Amino acid sequence: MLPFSKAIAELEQMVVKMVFESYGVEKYYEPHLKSASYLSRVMKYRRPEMNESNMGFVAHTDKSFMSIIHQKQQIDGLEVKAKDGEWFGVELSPSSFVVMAGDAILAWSNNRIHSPHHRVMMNGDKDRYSLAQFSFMKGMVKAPEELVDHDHPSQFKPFDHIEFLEFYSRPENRRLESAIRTYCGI
Ligand SMILES: O=C(O)CCC(=O)C(=O)O
Ligand SMILES: [Fe+2]
Repeated sequence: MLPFSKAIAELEQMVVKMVFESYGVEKYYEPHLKSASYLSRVMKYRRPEMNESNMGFVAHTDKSFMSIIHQKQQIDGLEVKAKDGEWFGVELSPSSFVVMAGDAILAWSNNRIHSPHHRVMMNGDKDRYSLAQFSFMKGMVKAPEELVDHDHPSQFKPFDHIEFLEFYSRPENRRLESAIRTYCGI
């Protein structure tokens, strides 16, 4: 792993550890870590030409467990949809990293951690560069039993993360409002 990717993976692991601790399920953190893998992607969003849409990346939820996003310079464009349906722009300083919950942590947390829709809108006249790192689990993702009880009945069946990615990669599933709910929601 490149040093920069390694540093971002460590940041992700720290956040995941804090999440596990906050739910009192830290005993699952080490096994989780062992089955985590990471994918990094650098994105260039070209500035829109005249009469071209300023949509850089259509609204979607990440299919990862968690994603870390970093943008070069201060060319903003990332927008996140709040639970009330309002979109808000994310202003990032050069040293900021965004932690985005993916669909796998939504299912893992038994619906406690929302994986928000987000998109990229290009508003200025400059190209935008960003770097995103996605974490995926090798094997099954399942909510810890501590997060399932009478008041919080199970909302997702255990699922294989890689098989879920295959499901999402099929053209007929790309536009689902929530691929994870269609795939393994109860
Ligand atoms: O470039 C960004 O700020 C976001 C990228 C993104 O949402 C993604 O790659 O899934
Ligand atoms: Fe995304």
